[in-house]
Amino acid sequence: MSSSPSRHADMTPRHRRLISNWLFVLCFMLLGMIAIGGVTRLTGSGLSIMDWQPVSGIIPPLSHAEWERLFALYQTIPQYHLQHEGFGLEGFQKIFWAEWIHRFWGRLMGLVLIVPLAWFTLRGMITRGLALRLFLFFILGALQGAIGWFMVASGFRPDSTAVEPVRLVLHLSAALILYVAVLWTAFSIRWPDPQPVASSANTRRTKLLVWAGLGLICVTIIAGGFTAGTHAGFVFNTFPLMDGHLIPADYSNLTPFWLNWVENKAAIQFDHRLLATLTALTIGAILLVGLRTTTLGSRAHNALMMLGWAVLIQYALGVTTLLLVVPVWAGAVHQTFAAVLLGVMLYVLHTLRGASTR
Ligand code: HEM
Repeated sequence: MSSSPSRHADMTPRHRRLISNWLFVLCFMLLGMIAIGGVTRLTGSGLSIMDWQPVSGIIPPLSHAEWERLFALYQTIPQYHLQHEGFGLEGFQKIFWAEWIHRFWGRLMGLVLIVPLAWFTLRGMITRGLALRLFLFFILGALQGAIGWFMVASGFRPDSTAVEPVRLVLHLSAALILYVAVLWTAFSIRWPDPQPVASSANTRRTKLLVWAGLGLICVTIIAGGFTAGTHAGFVFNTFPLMDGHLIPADYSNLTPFWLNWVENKAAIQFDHRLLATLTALTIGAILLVGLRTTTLGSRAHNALMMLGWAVLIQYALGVTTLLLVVPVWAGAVHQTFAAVLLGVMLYVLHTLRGASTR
């Protein structure tokens, strides 16, 4: 993320537009994947396909006998008895399709990445370095599938009805790392030359605050992952107080103390609220300083305005999800919009590449 002109500057403008558009399409597909993942999780569908066949798994069951076989397999895990007992083959088919679409979408993204990549490389439209970087993204995508399976497998244990929260957070974080990498590459191809910004105390302050805001968004997302993974959104459904207190009374029930951050629902939800509030305040500070700094230019100012709206929307979505006790639509939109907010923050950082922090 340096401020020197990017190596993409020597591609023709037409190729830069074409290739960055293709990468933006991939980012939209990643957002779609995050939304489908949210629906899969919130409808309790994630454990319905009990094997991992990266290639042949694309073919869904084609006969009644095959459906019966898969349903019988599903009835052997505790989640069936505790969450879906007696929902019949029709009920099973519903949760199966949610998980199947999630996995299908992943395979489709792999194709949307690798086929054009091969074409652009063979036609000499991209540099060797970029081709290698994009191929690395393909490998990371495949790895994300494997991490997904590693997560799902933790839900089949005899005493569990859901996946391990830590693995859920790992799966979400890996998806977002890939999203950040593709998005940053797309931005750098579309706008290869950083706009030079005269150094001043305010430009330095803005950029430092943007880095702090980015860090806070990441930590808030991780805390959101634990909130979702431990079902902590289904308790303390009031805002801003939790059971009548600003800080919940049983925040530090567990020992050692750090265990509360990953296992105690009261602490997990409180941490997520607190971090979200700190994120929103930091973004408020970014706007206060950044919008007054005229040297940043209009593109950066527009990006800052987008950032302000994005954090407002995400905060409101979080409170809505909580107050309505996590309906599927709200949980999925809140989860997806976190990635939108992260993307806007990245865009802000990209518009400020020409500003120094020293
Ligand atoms: C900067 C603001 C915020 C960000 C970036 C953010 C991010 C996230 C993410 C990424 C998740 C889902 C993780 C996953 O599915 O694995 C999540 C879940 C959740 N968030 Fe937030 N959040 C924010 C603000 C809030 C606020 C202000 C509240 C409420 C006071 C809130 C309440 C929740 C709840 C209840 C869940 C669990 C929903 C579920 O089970 O699906 N969030 N958050």
